Amino acid sequence: MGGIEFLKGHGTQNDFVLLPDPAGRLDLTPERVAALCDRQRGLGADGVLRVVRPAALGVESAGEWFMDYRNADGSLAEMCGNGVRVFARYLVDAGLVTEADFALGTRAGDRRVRVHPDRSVTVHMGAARIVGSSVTAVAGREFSGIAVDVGNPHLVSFADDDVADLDLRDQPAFDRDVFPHGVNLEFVNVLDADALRMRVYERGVGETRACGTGTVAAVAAAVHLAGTDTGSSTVELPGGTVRVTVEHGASTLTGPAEIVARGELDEGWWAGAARP
Ligand SMILES: N[C@H](CCC[C@H](N)C(=O)O)C(=O)O
Repeated sequence: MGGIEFLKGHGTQNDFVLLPDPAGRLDLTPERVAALCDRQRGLGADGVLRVVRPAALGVESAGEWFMDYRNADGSLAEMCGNGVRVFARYLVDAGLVTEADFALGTRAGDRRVRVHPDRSVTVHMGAARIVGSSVTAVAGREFSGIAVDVGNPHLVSFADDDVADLDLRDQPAFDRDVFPHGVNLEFVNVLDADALRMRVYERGVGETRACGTGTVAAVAAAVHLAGTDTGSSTVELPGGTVRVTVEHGASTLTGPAEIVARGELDEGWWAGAARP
């Protein structure tokens, strides 16, 4: 068997290793995902996107391809908004899809994407549901947040002072009774009626430079606070800027998607990475 092909890509500097694996043959253990994402002993990434046929995983999808997303710690997540943009960019560049507008499968269900001529991508992200409220604490400072379900769990906290000053080196505290499977934590400044600034501490990763589902959660929470259920906003992140629209039961995320490199994993490294 030839070497194991990989690609490296990012969406607003939320970076991923892509593994083309149509038949789902790779034994993608949590240990191998964590090793691939390790920025010293592996390639380094916030997550892994396995490119696989839905049938190979035994799942139904209107799309020909399924995004098998894993967090950097090896854990599964239902959905990854920046990842879908990079995944769609890869499928078009590799000639694996011929349309610019197509559906693909994710653990949160099918998502439609449109790859634009300027190489940006729009993802139809589905409903962003306000599901309650809770609290979090960063370096001992408490925030109250709005819980939003974007297929994966989020807690969006609005801050008055600049979120750039928050110390997000450690996992902020959160209520495990409210979020038994963990939660992605967004910290947001409102810049204008249609502009937010955000930082994020991601479940299964840590602080990332961007989180696509997190930007949808942040705009949905801002729109909810404004007393309505439709709106749109740019969201400025450390890794770049995206545009989000939300309406009742639907949302879209538009932003850049880059493929950085392609290569082959060393067979010996891959074999050794399976072990904890
Ligand atoms: N860490 C997230 C998954 C990745 C989300 C993020 N990278 C995005 O772009 O949406 C979770 O465990 O739900």
